Amino acid sequence: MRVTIENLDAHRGGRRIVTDVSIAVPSGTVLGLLGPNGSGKSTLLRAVSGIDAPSAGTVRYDETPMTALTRRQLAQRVAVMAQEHSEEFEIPVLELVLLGRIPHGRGFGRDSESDIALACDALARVGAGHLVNRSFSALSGGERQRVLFARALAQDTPVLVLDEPTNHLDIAHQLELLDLIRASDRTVLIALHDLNLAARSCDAIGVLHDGHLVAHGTPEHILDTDLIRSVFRVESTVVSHPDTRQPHFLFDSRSPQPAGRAQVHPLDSVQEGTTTR
Ligand SMILES: Nc1ncnc2c1ncn2[C@@H]1O[C@H](COP(=O)(O)OP(=O)(O)OP(=O)(O)O)[C@@H](O)[C@H]1O
Repeated sequence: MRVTIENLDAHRGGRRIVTDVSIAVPSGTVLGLLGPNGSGKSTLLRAVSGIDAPSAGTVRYDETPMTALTRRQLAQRVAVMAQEHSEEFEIPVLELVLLGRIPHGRGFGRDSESDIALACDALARVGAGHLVNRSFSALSGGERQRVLFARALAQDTPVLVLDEPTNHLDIAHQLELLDLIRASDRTVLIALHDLNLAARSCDAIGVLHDGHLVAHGTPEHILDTDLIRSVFRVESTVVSHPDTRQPHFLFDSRSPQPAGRAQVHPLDSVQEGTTTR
């Protein structure tokens, strides 16, 4: 399913946070959103997934505007893994993952055997099968992230919106989660902070700076030392991975350059179905 964002503005706390963002995510591709703290990544993802209504602009799932979908129809299209979550309550892991099946259910009846099998399969895929009978509130940060990702997978939607899903994960679990995302064949919008993981795992990168989309394209095309300096104010050296040729950044120091919004790359588009890996 293709996700198209057109001229989107989003406000939070009475302030415009995201300004005039247009970006298309072709079906089955992974768009990584990068940007400094406070640049608007979460705000954009919340607007795209319908958690907060955009203040201007349109989001389409294939040809259908988000505004034409009921909550249930939207939840059948997009599963969200938010950055902050309030699931501190004592709920067994299996029940939490089964919440992902609600958009597909007929009401508040008993969970079907196939729903339970799907939930268990999702937990197994994220390496959390052994946690099935534990209480969510008693899990570590990384275990919680994996269970929440399992819930998103169990929702079985064509689109995943993931806000820093690798938080708290050790490097092996970060790679595992990103590889699962790649293998899922879904359309994915994912906010990440690790530029090297983003370059490795995303078909396209969108860079937000001060709420504006300042670069969009394949990692190889847009990620370079000028962009890193302009947007993140960090001096870096880029090397090419000896096997994959993907850009890999070595970070040197904070840049003395004063802050100012980058406008470093003309936006280019990523065609449906094309990947660079
Ligand atoms: N509920 C809110 N009320 C007021 N301002 C908010 C609210 N949520 C976010 N903001 C502000 O909006 C701006 C963008 O926040 P957002 O969380 O979208 O950034 P981000 O790029 O996801 O940041 P990070 O990398 O730190 O997670 C920040 O200045 C933040 O303080």
